[in-house]
Amino acid sequence: MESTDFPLYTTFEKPCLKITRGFACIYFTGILALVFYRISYMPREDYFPWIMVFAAELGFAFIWALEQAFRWRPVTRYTFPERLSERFENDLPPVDIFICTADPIREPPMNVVDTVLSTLAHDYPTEKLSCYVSDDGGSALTFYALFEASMFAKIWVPFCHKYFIQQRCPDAYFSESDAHQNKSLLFATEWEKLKTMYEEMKHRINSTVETGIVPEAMRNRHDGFREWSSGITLGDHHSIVQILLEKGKDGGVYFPRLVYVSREKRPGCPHNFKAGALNVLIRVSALMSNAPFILTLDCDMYANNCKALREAMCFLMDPQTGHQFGYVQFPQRFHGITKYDLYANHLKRIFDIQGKGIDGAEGPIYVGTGCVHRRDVLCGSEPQNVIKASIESANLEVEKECSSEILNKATTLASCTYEENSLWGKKVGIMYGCVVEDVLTAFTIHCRGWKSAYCTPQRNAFQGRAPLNLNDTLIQHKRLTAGLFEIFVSKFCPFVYGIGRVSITLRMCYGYYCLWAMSCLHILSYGLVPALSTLCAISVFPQISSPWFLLFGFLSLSAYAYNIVEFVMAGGSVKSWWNEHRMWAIKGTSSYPFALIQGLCKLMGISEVGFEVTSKVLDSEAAKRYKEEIFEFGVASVMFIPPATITIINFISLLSGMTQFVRGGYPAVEGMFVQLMLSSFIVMNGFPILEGMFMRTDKGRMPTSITMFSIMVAAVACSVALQITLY
Ligand SMILES: O=c1ccn([C@@H]2O[C@H](COP(=O)(O)OP(=O)(O)O[C@H]3O[C@H](CO)[C@@H](O)[C@H](O)[C@H]3O)[C@@H](O)[C@H]2O)c(=O)[nH]1
Ligand SMILES: [Mn+2]
Repeated sequence: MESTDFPLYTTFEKPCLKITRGFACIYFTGILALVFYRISYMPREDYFPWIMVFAAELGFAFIWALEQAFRWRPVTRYTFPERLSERFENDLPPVDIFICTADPIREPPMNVVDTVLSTLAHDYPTEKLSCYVSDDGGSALTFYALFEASMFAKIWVPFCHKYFIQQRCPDAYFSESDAHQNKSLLFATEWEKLKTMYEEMKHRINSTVETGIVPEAMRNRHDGFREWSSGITLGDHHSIVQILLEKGKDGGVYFPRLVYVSREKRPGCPHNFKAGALNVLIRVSALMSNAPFILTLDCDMYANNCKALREAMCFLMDPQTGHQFGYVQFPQRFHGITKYDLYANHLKRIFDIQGKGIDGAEGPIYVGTGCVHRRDVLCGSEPQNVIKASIESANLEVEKECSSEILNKATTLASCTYEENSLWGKKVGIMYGCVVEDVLTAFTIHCRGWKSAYCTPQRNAFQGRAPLNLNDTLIQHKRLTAGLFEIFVSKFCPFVYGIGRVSITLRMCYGYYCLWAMSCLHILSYGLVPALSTLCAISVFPQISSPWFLLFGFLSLSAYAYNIVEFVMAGGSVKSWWNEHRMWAIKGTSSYPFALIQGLCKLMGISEVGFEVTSKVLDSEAAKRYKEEIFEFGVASVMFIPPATITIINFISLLSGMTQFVRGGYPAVEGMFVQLMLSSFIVMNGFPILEGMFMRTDKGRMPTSITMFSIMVAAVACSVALQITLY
């Protein structure tokens, strides 16, 4: 093999596949035995709870079966960036970077600035980078912050290149305590100067955001501020495209281009949330730089590894197989999360376990951020037949300076009528009609025959912020789940769409996620029915003395053991698994059912599913509790009611079990043993909820209204159950 033909990456299958597949077979036999038991031992009387529990078990079994798709062939990939440099250093392709922001309050402009700077300073030929920021908030504050960033970039970018800085997000870099130690005097002086400049800029931006008004003196420094002279409101404004940093050569250094885009918004004109924003950027960038590759980032995700783009190119430019990859996805990584990850926001299962599993099929799902696409792929092309975007101007000369004529054209491309009667959002660009535009887009890309690659460099490529309290986490997952449900009930439902075009494994993986909303049915049923049955002295599980008891023991314990081992092998701890499990239960009884209701409402045309932007800020007391890993309830959110109610009901059923034991001795509870175990487990796992309701006094405790309401619902549920059995 010529050295130029060496692959730029390799793929390893996870070892022990025989063991995991063998276990799956045994477990499957166990499930069949359970079905046999449930059917043949169905009671004559009081069979309703039995059927409910059976149905729930079938639900769990189905999800389990889908989950095997992730376990079938997990792979890990390694890249060779040195080979890439050797072969392609001078031919690295241009990349357009898209950054989305939507709200200067929930998404502080300073975060956007850090994200932008971290990418402008990327270790990649500077003249090949262009960065486009989409501001759906249409905010002068964000524009101002970016204007500051553009000036700071002129010093920051050369500094990073000159000293080969690894951490190119200034905020993260300057908080590294040892960055300037043991370095030359020259470096130390420059470092000091830059740090001061950065702190001053940060102070200016934050105080401007606080007052909400950009100072007159600043507004005179860039023509772009004039766009805001005619009173702009969030949902009603013209399109704004402004160039903040021109790609020119400045004192021997090239700068990447930085462009601010705020698309037109008009009342009554659907803007399709983030998908709409990205499609505008696809068009505007086609006009200005038209790079063949596009990196999408959220404003809360900075580049943590300055070689991330090179890592991605190792797949996309691989001489043998590169042409088949439509995109390269990096796992979403988060910083600032507490040690045991109280709210399971690392999404470890998704990104460290399932991500590798799906990579063994056609490849990972696009998750909206930290992903490098081929432009052609986003423009609807197929691997065999790469078509150009349907933008008349795409063939404009690329390197030319952005004249006012180009800017004018760009504002037209960002207008809200541009997409009327076009294929945008249907065949071209990011797909519309679903709040998880990313998953839907990924699925259609896979179905067009593209593969994708999962790139997991040692040093996290991109790092972002996760929600910092329970309510935000639940709302975020509600949106995600509702979006996935939208896919499930659309024509792109993975159980019916793409047959013959993608592997069954891949469709199972997508199907697994799309069923999150539905899975609340069996989670709720398992959380409620056995507990209520205990209360009514009805047994829905075998007695300890029965051999069938062993079957239940095997099915539950081995599934848990498998889960824990998988989690720990992916680098988690047992305690964070326990937290993850709790969050699974809470989401399953809160985010999922609410998402299901929302999804059904949309189906019936009652209401739309909205994109609620998650907040990335926290007050100081709450921040303290967060650090101590104490659950944050605080707000009176309906999201808390179902998990709180279920925990209370299980607690009551435990008490009732104990009373029955005291009154009737062991025989009275013999048939209830599994139910009591299950209830104890639910109460143990949900203990922070009970604590929040009955034992805490701080501001983060469960609001009294929610506690009262949950107690009421629990009381009603218990008495209804008792009434039914009495008659
Ligand atoms: O109308 C909108 C709404 C949102 N956004 C941007 O979308 C991004 C994601 O929003 P965020 O509130 O941070 O949601 P997350 O729950 O963090 O988003 C996850 O889920 C989304 C939907 O699947 C993906 O698009 C994201 O990349 C992924 O991080 C942010 O940069 C927003 O600025 C817009 O540009 N316009
Ligand atoms: Mn986010």
